[in-house]
Amino acid sequence: MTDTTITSLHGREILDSRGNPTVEVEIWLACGARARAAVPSGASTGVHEAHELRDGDQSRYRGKGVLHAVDLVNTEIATLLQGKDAAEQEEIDRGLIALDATPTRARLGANTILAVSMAVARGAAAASGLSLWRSLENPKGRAAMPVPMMNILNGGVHAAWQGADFQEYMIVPYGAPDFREALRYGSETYHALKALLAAKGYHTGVGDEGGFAPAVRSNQEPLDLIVEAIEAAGFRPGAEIGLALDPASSELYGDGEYRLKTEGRALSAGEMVDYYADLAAAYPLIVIEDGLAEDDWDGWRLLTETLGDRLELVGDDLFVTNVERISRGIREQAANAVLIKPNQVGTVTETIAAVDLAQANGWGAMVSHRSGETVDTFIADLCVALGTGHLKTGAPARGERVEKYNQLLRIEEEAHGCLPFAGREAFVR
Ligand SMILES: O=C(O)[C@@H](CO)OP(=O)(O)O
Ligand SMILES: [Mg+2]
Repeated sequence: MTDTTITSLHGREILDSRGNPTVEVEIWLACGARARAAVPSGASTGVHEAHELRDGDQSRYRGKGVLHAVDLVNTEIATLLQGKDAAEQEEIDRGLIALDATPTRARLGANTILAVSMAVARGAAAASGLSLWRSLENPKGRAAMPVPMMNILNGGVHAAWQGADFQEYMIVPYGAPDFREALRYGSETYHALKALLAAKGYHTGVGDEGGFAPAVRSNQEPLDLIVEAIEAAGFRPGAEIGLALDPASSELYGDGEYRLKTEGRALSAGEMVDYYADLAAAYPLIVIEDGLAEDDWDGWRLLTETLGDRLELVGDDLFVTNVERISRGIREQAANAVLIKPNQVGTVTETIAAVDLAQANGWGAMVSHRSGETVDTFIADLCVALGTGHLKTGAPARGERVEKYNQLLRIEEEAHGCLPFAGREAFVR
């Protein structure tokens, strides 16, 4: 038997893709296995997310930033985990949650806990000689290659509010025969979009997630540009490549209305639903994430009633990967899919529980990166293992985004054609 006892743990501060400090953790096991994990951080964070220990934090934990997180790993958490079995992920995660002892992970920080939890999962995989996705699959038999949701045009806070109010315009190559081809469809469309923007006199600088950030004049214009780019790249909009939106509308919301600065108007929830219905009628839209704000439950119910039979409606800020909020959403039929971000909740075990809950209720589960990323590829293995069918991890450009897609290429190769490609069926309708 391989000895998976944890012998030591080491935390360090590294930089994320925005140049901000973040947490990395390294782990050593008695059998000699060694593993490492690093955590990302969002910019359009939901108010209900678990608490992170970040630099510049304004809360009562102010001043307790990433160096404090690192210190916690190297002292309290190392003491807790030394001698524990890395193969017992749930027990370890329970121990971390108990050590934190706050409802929002405010004392240890969800980022601190997640880096440790992910390092433990990787350590256990390394000890068993299995790839991470196989080790996480823990023979449930649901593994599948995801459809990549590539964010090729950035707006909102990810583009310093210089263009579209909507934060993310994604292409979804669900008509490809496999993941490798899906990635090719996406990257060829990305290059076609760059050429098209340049030809129209737009600048081709990129936002936080690698998508272009042109100073468009409406939130609809990017959809026209992308459809044109898909055709210019030789693909069929709708048949081979669909579209997805993340307006990140909590960022647009205030005093009961949604402010579309680019269009110079403010809409009620009902008017936003009508706007989305018009877009869904005019474009091959398949997914809308965070179409309404994080506490606009009435708006969400109306959105789901109106478009839930045609589109996947994904709650990100609404659910924050939290099983209690997801359960409410299921009860109230407020959406039909959940965005899954491990750092919104803090441990691998809780992340898997959120996916299980969504899947058990026939809901979609869409694993996602954060806008501030590292080259860590944990989420690529996670979405394959859980068979979530789709992964959103930015543009097919910029190292920290591409590395996740490249990891999926490696997984597809390793599986020798044994993993089904999720395709269009992955999208709940
Ligand atoms: O809103 C989102 O879905 C994410 C990731 O794309 O952005 P952030 O990490 O800034 O919250
Ligand atoms: Mg979002």
